[in-house]
Amino acid sequence: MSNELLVESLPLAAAGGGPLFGRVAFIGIGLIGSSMARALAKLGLAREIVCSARSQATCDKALELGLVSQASTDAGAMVAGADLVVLCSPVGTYADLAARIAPHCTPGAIVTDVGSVKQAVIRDVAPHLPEGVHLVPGHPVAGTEHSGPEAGFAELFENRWCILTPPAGANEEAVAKVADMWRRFGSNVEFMEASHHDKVLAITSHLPHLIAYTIVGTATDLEEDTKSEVIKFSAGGFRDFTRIAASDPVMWRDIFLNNREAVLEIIQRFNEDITALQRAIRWGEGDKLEELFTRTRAIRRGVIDAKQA
Ligand SMILES: NC(=O)c1ccc[n+]([C@@H]2O[C@H](COP(=O)([O-])OP(=O)(O)OC[C@H]3O[C@@H](n4cnc5c(N)ncnc54)[C@H](O)[C@@H]3O)[C@@H](O)[C@H]2O)c1
Ligand SMILES: O=C(O)C(=O)C[C@]1(C(=O)O)C=C[C@@H](O)C=C1
Repeated sequence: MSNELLVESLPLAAAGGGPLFGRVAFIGIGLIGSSMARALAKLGLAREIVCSARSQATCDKALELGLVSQASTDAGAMVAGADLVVLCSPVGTYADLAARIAPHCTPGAIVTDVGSVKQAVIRDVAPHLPEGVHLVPGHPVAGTEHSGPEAGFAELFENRWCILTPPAGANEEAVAKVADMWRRFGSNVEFMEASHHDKVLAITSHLPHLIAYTIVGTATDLEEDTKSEVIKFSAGGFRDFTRIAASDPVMWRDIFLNNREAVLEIIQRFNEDITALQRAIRWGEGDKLEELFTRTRAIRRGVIDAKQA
């Protein structure tokens, strides 16, 4: 299947240089893949953008939106001839996809990804790739609670972090090219060891999602009359949790199953801290509560200052 829409609308040269890539193949084209496709097209960074998705309906949608010039459920056919392959599906699909695309990858091609965990990506993808195909794992720390190709937008990555976790001995040119792409999307690029990434994200992203899923789950398990009051009066804090708890269930299932150790460690610490708070409330230890809330308020101010700096 093909579509000339996007190809014709691609600028001939990127600002400050020509396209970074020839053919870019997205495997999975939901919120993140479609945002990247839009950013590549907007900035003229690719000569050709194609995609593969699990269902024909998603392929058709990507063509209809003008995100790609070709789309197929056959991932191997889409990566053939690509100099950049971007895995943009839930991380639990990576091992199978890597096995399927590996025989079709062009020598010298770069395979990157956007998965929210990084050790599992290296574990699941690297063993399948032939010599001379370069793996550069990445994670844009940017997103929304929405899914699918319609949900993406080119500006999603502006002023956000993108963490790259190249394994030891990764091809330097490939790493520099992927970093360049993210910088051109407006992201701040940071390099990390995959294991460190997984520990940091367990606290900054995975635990908050787990807490949101739990709170909203607890509310939905309340008796019917209380539940309707919760929905009716939900404002402020609870409302913010419902946004996060509306995130894609399959994506988050895969994140927790693939960052098991770091998440379990952080849940353990969280449980200890919540037990200490429970105790302080039971024994009326207001000074303990106030001391903690004063410290956390300072953290929030630090986060805002860091964002504005
Ligand atoms: N949503 C976020 O906030 C966010 C942020 C950063 C990174 N990520 C990571 O990005 C990846 C994609 O997330 P998203 O939010 O774009 O998801 P999404 O649900 O919007 O899109 C997922 C895409 O993957 C495709 N897909 C699913 N299973 C597949 C399979 N077996 N083979 C081929 N394609 C398949 C779907 O058809 C869809 O096109 C995930 O690994 C996630 O961890 C998500
Ligand atoms: O803003 C949101 O909706 C998000 O949850 C985005 C968020 C995050 O936790 O910050 C979620 C998962 C990703 O891996 C990266 C970003």
